[in-house]
Amino acid sequence: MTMKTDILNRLKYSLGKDAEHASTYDWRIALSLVLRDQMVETWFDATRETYAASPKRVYYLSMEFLMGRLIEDMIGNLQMEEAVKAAIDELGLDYDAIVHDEPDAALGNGGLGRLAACFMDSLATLGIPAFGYGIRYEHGLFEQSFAQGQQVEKPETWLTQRHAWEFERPEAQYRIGFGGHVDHHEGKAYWHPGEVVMATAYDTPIVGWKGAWGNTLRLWAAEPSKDFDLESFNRGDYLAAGRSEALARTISRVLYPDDTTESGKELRLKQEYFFTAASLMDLMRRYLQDHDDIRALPDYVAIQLNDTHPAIAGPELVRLLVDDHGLPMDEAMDIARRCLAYTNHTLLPEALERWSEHLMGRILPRHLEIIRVIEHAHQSEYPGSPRILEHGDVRMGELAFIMAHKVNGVSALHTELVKETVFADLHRIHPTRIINQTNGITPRRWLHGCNPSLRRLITDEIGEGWVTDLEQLSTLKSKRDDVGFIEAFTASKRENKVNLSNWIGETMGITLDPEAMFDVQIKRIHEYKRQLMNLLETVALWNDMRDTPNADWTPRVKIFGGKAAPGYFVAKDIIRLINDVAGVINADEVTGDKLKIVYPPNYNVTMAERLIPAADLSEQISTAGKEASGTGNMKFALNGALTIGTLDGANVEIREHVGSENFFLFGLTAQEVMERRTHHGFARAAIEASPRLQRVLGQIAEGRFAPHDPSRYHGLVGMLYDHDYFLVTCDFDSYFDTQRRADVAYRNAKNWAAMALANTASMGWFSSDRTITGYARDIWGAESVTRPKLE
Ligand SMILES: CCc1ccc([C@H](C)CC(=O)N[C@@H]2O[C@H](CO)[C@@H](O)[C@H](O)[C@H]2O)cc1
Repeated sequence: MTMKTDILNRLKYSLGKDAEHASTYDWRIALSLVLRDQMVETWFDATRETYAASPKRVYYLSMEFLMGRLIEDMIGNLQMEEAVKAAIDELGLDYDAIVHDEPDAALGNGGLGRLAACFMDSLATLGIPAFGYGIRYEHGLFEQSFAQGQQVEKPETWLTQRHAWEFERPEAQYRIGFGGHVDHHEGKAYWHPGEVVMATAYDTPIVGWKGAWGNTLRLWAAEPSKDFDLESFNRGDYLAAGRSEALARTISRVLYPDDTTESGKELRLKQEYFFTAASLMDLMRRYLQDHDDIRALPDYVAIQLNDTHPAIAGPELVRLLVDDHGLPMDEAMDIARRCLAYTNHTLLPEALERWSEHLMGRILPRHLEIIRVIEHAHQSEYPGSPRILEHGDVRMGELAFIMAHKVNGVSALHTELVKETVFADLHRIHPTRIINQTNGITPRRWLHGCNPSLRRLITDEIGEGWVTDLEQLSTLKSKRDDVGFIEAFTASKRENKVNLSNWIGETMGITLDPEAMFDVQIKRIHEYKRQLMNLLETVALWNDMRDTPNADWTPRVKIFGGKAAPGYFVAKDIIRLINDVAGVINADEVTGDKLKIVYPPNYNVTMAERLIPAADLSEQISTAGKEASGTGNMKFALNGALTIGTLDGANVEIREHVGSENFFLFGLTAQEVMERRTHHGFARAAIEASPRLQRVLGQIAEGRFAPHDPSRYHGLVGMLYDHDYFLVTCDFDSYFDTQRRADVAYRNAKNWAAMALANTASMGWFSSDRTITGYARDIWGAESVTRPKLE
């Protein structure tokens, strides 16, 4: 049976459509179902092999999985691109339209969620038996649009259409309790929840490269525990009839859109407990299928907590071991600790979760009891050590740390800062517990998938081994003086820039010059990521261009992308300012095509796949010490963009790998940042010392970019003068000068291409395969069931 016939059969028998009446959506679903059929074989084989080998399994618990679109990933990993494109051609259809008809699975905010998705691809490609556990949100991250330059949020609706990749698992259903009270009889505790919801599993197969192995992403949906309230209905009280159902479904209704500030909302805590408890019950059931000694659990189960969001897993696992399996408390705590490990992704104080004891006691009374026991045990063993319970709060970072056998940071610099700041005291008590695992990205999506022209060039040159052994890219270093190769490399970038220019033209009606330097900053909008500093530099450049329009300027396109948390008003102000400045500069005849600002709304994984291959310059300009790692930085460098950045997060390691001569470094170091903050009035001093910055701030403050509302940005500018916590003022001049260095470098196309190639060729280490190999070796003690023993 050919691919074409398979698709037509699925169209007919699964969608009840014939080719004549089929929509793009129908064709896309039909194709997806055909691909899913292929995956199921691999998936079943892997599951069977796992049960046969009974190896250690990895369980990755995350509130977020930012998967994006899956169709091209499946086509790539199953090596079916040619066959699919041929069938689509034969059917006279548009491949690009079909694969882009799939909505992003936007079940995440940013870095943390996307990292989890990259990890799932690497776990499957490395053949490590693993489950990803999360929540099947009905609504993922909100859809962003702009109204008069201001961000507007609309509910995301990925599930209003058929989700082709998932399998509902009604047999995997668990009762999740909340509230109620705890009785104690003869030393045993009995929790009587006041409310119960059902957690139902939905499985998405995750197949690795070449379909060598398949793992499962199991997402939980909340459903009512009791049936429809017919009585109320018959009484005509329809709202009451639907109340318990609506309440239950609320738990998996929507992703919280905050990515740095903990909400402290009761529903968020219920979401965290809901998926964590369902996941632990599920993995425990699976374990007890093959094993009857609960004490051996740590030999077969490794649980990774993706930040503190699933940290309730510590007390929950102890509860299951003590209340359900009758183990003594201290033994239960020890077994739990040997299963659990915790990854910290941020140092921002406002992002460290703390739940009020009151709320915890009301929602999870038994868990609060157990947290007190954990606290008491740790205090008695280490008197004076940091407390979990403090000022009426339950500190989830301390709980996760104390209940984990390993804690890791996500870049070398971040891990050092974790040891020196947030967990300094606990580090002193447990000096070997904190280790580093620098983040990585999957080269399948972030090179093979999103950059076909570069993929082809590399594969033609060195074969396809790089896809699963990215360090092989380093052999390309020898090509820096190969004129032919450099030309092809440059042509690939240009092709991507032309494609992007066409897309921007079609979607935003803005014409871009592919010759210009494409300077891209795409990430969540946050003050520490300093999109504002990028914009101030842009206005300063604009001023200089207007002052001397006939000078030999390097044309530049500034591309911004990113969402602000709905309640983060400073970030929303920054978005508005970017759009207001874009409106003025893009209409300016004096600077014309020399400078353009583009801010496409609704930045997501699919847009990143469009923008990154077309970038010349990657903006990684966070205040040093604030960006735990960054992963966008890795994606840009892998796709041949040069980085302008600070010594922050993984920028430090990227610069070490690509060479300082191939990286535009600027700004204060993390140490210098801390030191500069001690200087009173450091911002005013910096502004006084920079006429260029003064001029720009003056223009913004007087309403140059909002003539109808001149005081619109008084707050934002005032904040820079008086509360420049992220030192935009102090790094501005060095940032501006470094941008001018980039201008000059870009004019030497041959040399720029050589530097870009050095980046691509040096990014092998930043594959998430290397990262996962590190977790498996240093934290989980897990092995691949298929591939040879991991090095
Ligand atoms: C409680 C609200 C909340 C939600 C999400 C988060 C995440 C930890 C924020 C996040 O995505 N952090 C990013 O994680 C990436 C993956 O490790 C890093 O590369 C980024 O530097 C870090 O900002 C914090 C607080």
